[in-house]
Amino acid sequence: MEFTVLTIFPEMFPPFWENGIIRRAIEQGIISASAINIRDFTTDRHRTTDDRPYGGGCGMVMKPEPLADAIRTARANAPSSKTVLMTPQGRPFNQRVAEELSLVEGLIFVCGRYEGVDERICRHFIDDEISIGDYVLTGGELASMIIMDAVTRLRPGALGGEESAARDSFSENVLEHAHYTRPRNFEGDEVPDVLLSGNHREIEKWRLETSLIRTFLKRPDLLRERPLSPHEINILKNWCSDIET
Ligand SMILES: O=C(NCc1ccc(CNCc2ncc[nH]2)cc1)c1csc2nc[nH]c(=O)c12
Repeated sequence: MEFTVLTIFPEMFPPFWENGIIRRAIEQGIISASAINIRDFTTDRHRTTDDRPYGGGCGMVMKPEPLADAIRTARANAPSSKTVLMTPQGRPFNQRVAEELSLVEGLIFVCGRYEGVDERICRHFIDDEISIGDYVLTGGELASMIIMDAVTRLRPGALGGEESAARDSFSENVLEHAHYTRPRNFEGDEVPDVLLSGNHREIEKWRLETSLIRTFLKRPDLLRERPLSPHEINILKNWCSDIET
């Protein structure tokens, strides 16, 4: 999987690529990553990448020529890549989109600044438009890192053995159970006995129940995305009746 980022702030990216699972995935050849400075594709003395909007109004718009030349270069270097424009107007990013993107050969991220990019770029050079949420950022760079992060961990081999198992248990619609590690008693708060029992059936039962209950309490919206099984409904009923008594 090849990541290419088009940005006017390429220096934001090496620190992101030099740590943790991303760094290991690069070292193992699972992914490759590079940043292209859009400013290198300007032709004027001031290396201008933005200009005032036609129709007036505040803010600046990213010029189409430097972006088009940068995208052409990126595509020449990574031919079977999908060109993704990072924009507040894009389709909302989520785990399903991460899984979809993790299957392509390469991704070219166009990171806008200012008020956005010239519409001719959106019309003729972009394959997909993605937003990472309904809040306004100062640019698309952090959004592209979030996508690279979520997509990398889905690539085969990116997560070590134990982590990948953990990932498999992650089903989209429930929050994870509580996690504990040593010491057993931390400032007077003890780890639940069941987790020390070595009884894996009971431990799995406790983990499923606590996942369901904390999803019900913190993110009931997730539970509406798929029907609860009779067993799961029972767990919630028992828990509710326990708190009623
Ligand atoms: O480039 C990005 N943002 C920079 C930016 C900021 C403002 C405007 C112009 N105003 C738009 C607006 N919409 C609602 C209110 N104001 C355009 C572009 C960006 C890329 S992905 C993403 N995902 C979530 N949020 C984001 O901002 C982004």
